[in-house]
Amino acid sequence: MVRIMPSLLAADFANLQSAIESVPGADGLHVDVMDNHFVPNLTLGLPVLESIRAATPMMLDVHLMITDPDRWAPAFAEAGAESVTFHVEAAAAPVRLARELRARGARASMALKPATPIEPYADLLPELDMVLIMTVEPGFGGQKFLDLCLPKIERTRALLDRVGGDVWLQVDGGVSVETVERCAAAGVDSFVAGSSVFGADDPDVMVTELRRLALAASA
Ligand SMILES: O=C(CO)[C@H](O)[C@H](O)COP(=O)(O)O
Ligand SMILES: [Fe+2]
Repeated sequence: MVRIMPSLLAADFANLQSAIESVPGADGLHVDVMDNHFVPNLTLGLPVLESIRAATPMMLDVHLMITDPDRWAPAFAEAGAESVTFHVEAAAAPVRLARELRARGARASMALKPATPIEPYADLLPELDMVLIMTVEPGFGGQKFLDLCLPKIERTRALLDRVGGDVWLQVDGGVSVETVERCAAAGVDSFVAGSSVFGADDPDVMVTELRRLALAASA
């Protein structure tokens, strides 16, 4: 199973509706929330997420790059996001937070920056529905994929296989036709792609192409 989730960060924020409609074949829409504290960039918050929710039945995959996810993440679940990702570097109580997200009907997901190891968080995995391994430093779209993240992706895949269940493994940052196969071969099943999708002549064709390459390369 492979999921392709275009990141609206690379879309025209004045034309989100048409961006959403340009990727009908996607498995979900990735929404990047940045607070200019956890990362040096500012994007959108709850009101915009609520408008996106009202505009589409597609799965909403919210990626919170904010300093206080313990306080804010549950509200994104209540606003109708099917998946809410918090950064473990920012969460004060990740187990409690994951349980609060699940209690609100959302998938609970934990993100790691490129230099954050997975091993200290291995015991948290049964509390989660997805692990997001950042393959760029969070904050901006259009950055170059960091190959140094691949060993961590492989180690995370091995840990998830040991835990069992249906915990998704996602990558975000620099995912394109150049890099998607390496990620799939390392065990990734969920791919965020911003500039490669919305920078393509036909975003939906790119979604199909990324899925084809990932499926072919999946272990
Ligand atoms: O979380 C993010 C940045 O922090 C974005 O989701 C990510 O960068 C997607 O953009 P691109 O595919 O262009 O790298
Ligand atoms: Fe993201």
